[in-house]
Amino acid sequence: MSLPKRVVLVGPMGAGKSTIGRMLAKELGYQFLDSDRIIEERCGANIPWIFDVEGEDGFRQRETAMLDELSLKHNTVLATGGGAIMRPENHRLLKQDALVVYLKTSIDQQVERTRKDRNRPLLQNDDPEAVLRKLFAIRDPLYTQLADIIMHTDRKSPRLVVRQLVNRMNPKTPRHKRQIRKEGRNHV
Ligand SMILES: Nc1ncnc2c1ncn2[C@@H]1O[C@H](COP(=O)(O)OP(=O)(O)OP(=O)(O)O)[C@@H](O)[C@H]1O
Ligand SMILES: O=C(O)C1=C[C@@H](O)[C@@H](O)[C@H](O)C1
Ligand SMILES: [Mg+2]
Repeated sequence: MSLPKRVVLVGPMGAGKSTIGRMLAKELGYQFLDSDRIIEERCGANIPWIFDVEGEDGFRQRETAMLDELSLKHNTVLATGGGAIMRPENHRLLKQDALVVYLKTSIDQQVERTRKDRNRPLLQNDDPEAVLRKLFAIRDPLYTQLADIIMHTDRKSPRLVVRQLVNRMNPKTPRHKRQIRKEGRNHV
């Protein structure tokens, strides 16, 4: 099986899209793109500031424009924001030429992994767990519907998730042969 032109990671806050995306890109020899970070760079402001000044709707407009631009970039691994699946018009942009991977993660793990981070405006309130639970109820069916692969991440290190993903993309190739392919010798 040949590699997909793009790998697009979807899933809730704390699923590990950014962490795993960076490692997976390295493993595949692809460019890593993180839509949240690129939006921040372009805007010259962080996500909490964008939410404060432009509201969530302003952020979602920027996000759709970013997903449109990034949908054209091949040989990339894209870490999306947790809410990228919320606008129906984004679905085509996420799926274009892509293998879509849903990093499925329990609420407990989402809470644990986002606990100390202040960069997620939707969770800056008294009961982030209740918010994550509510978002999961709405979003889990959308992530599931879009996904080509559903990868569970609980009780797995990021390294193990990456290894399992690479195996799912190319199940018959032993690791040492994948390494040779990565190095450019395709006659294994
Ligand atoms: N499989 C894992 N096991 C343990 N910790 C993890 C795992 N994946 C990610 N983490 C940790 O969880 C935290 C959140 O991960 P990350 O920022 O990659 O999530 P995200 O899906 O990109 O979230 P967001 O949607 O908010 O951008 C990080 O501190 C990361 O190190
Ligand atoms: O789940 C969400 O709606 C969000 C997740 C983050 O990745 C950011 O895109 C932003 O904080 C909103
Ligand atoms: Mg992220």
